[in-house]
Amino acid sequence: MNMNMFISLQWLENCTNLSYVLAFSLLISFLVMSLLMSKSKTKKNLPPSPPKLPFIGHMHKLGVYPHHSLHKLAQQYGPLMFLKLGSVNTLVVSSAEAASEIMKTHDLVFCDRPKSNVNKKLLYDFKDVSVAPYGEYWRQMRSICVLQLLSNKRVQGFRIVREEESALLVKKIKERSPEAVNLSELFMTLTNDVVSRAAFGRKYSGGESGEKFRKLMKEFVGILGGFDFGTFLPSLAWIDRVSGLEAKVDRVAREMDEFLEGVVEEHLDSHKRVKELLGDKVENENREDFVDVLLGIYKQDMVDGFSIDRDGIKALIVDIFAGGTDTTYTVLEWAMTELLRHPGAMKKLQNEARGITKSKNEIVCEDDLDKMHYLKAVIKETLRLHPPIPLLVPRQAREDVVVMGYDVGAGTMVITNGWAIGRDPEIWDDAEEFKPERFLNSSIDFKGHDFGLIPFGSGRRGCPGISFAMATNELVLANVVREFDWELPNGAKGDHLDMTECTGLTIHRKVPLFAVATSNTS
Ligand code: HEM
Repeated sequence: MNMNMFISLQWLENCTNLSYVLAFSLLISFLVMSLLMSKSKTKKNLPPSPPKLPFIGHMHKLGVYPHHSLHKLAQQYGPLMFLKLGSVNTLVVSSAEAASEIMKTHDLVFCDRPKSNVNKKLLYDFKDVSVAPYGEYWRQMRSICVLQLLSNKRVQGFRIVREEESALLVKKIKERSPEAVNLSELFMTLTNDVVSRAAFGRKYSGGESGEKFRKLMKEFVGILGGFDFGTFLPSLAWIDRVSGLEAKVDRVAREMDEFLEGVVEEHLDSHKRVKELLGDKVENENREDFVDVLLGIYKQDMVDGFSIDRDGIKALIVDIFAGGTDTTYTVLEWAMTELLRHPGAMKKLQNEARGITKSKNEIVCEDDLDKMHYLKAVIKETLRLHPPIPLLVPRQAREDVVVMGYDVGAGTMVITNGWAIGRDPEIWDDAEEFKPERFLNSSIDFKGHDFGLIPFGSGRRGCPGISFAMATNELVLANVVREFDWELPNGAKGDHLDMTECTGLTIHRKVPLFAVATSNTS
C-alpha cells in the first residue's frame, strides 16, 4: 500500500467516522428537540376544561342559552375555563377578578376581535368599529364615532331629540289607554328614532318602509355574532349552505346594503340641493349630522394618512343602528318587567319622579335626572341582572400570555360572561333578587372600573355608547313611571310574568311586554 493510498483510505475512514458522528449527533439533537417540544407541549398550563367530544370539542355544551350553560360549567371548572369550540380555542371568563385580568391588566393583548364568516359579510369585511381588527383603522373609526356622536358634549347636544321623543311616547301611551300597550315595541321604536334623528338627521321608523327596516334590523341583529359552521368547523362549512344560513346572511346583507345606500344617497342629494341653493358656505355648517361628517371625510380622500371608503361609511352607520338600538331598548324592557314584578320598587320610583316635577303636567326633563338616585339604582340593578349582551362582545388574544397562572395562546377567543359575574354570590348579596337599594349608598358603577358590573365591557374596546344609551334610558323610564300607574293585563300578578329570554347576541324578552297604563295626571 503506497503512502497516497494509505492517506486516501485514512481519509475515507475519517469521512465514514465523520458521517457516523454527524448522523449520530443529528439523531441525538432530533431526540432532544422532540423531547423538549413534547415537554413544552405538555408543560402548557391550560385553564381547567370539561371533557370534550372528538371534532366538535365543547360545542354541544353551549345549549340554547350559552350564558346560562357557561355559568353552570364555570361553577364546576372555575372562573377561567378553556373550551374548544370546534377548532377554535376559547377562554371563558366568569369572575370579576378574571375579567379585570383580561380587560385591565392585559387589555392590550386582548383588544382584538375574532373574525367570523357572518360578521365579515354583514359588516363589510370588518370595516366597522365593533369587529375591526385592533390597529390604526379601528382607532381612527372609533375616534370619529366618539368625537362626532358619542362624546358627552355631543350627547348633551341631542337632548332636545330625547325630550321630544319621550314626550311623544307618553302621548302615544295616553292615547291607547286603557288598552294594554306593547311596551317592547314602543321602546324599540323610540330608541330607533332617537338614534336615527341624532346620527342620521331623520327617523327611519315611519310607514311601510319603517316597518320593513325594523324587521330587517331584527333579522340582522339576530344573526350578527351568531354561530356558523364555516367559522368554527371549516370542513363542515357546506352545512351553512345546506341549512340555508348562507343564503339568509347574503339576503340580509344585501337588503341592509340597499337601505344604507339609500341613507348615503339621501345625504349626498341633500348636500347637492343645499349647495345649489346656498353655495359653498354651508359645507362647514354645524347642523351636519353624523353621516354628513363621514361623507366629508370620504370626499377628502386622505386625512392624516386615514381614509374611509363607502363601505366603511355604511359599516359605521350599521354599527350605530345595531349597537345603539337593540341594546338600549332592552334595558327599558327589562327595567319595566322588573318594576311590574316588584310593585314596591315601582312605587318608590314613581314617588321620586313625581316629587321631582313641580306640577302634575310637567314632564321630567334632563336637568332633573341628577337628583333621581333611585332611578339610577333601578337602571344599575337592571343592567346587573339583565345585561343586554350577556356574553359581551368576544375578544381575541393577539399574542401568547399568562393569565392567573394559566397559558393562553395567541388567537384564543375570549368570552366574558357578564351575566354570570352580575349574579356572582361572592360579590352580590341576594344575587338573584331585584333590589335597586343595593346601589343607593354604593359607588359601584357600570362604566368599566368595577368589574363586578360590566354590561358595557371595559378597556380599549369598551362600549363608547354608554352616555348616549344612559341619557335615553334614564329620561324615558323616569317619564313613563311618572306619568302612569302600571299593571299587567287582565289583572295578572307580577310574579306570573313570563321571564323567558330570547336567543341571540342581545337578550331581550322572548314575548313582548304588554301592560296597561292609567294616567296619573288626567
Ligand atoms: C345599554 C346599551 C348598550 C350596551 C349594554 C352596550 C354593550 C356593549 C358591549 C358589551 C360592547 C363590547 C365591549 C368590550 O368588548 O369590552 C360594546 C361595544 C360597542 N358599542 Fe355598545 N352598548 C350599548 C349601547 C351602545 C350605543 C348607544 C352605541 C352607539 C350609538 C354603541 C356602540 C358600540 C360600539 C361602536 C362598540 C364597539 C367598540 C369597539 O370595538 O371598539 N353601544 N357595547
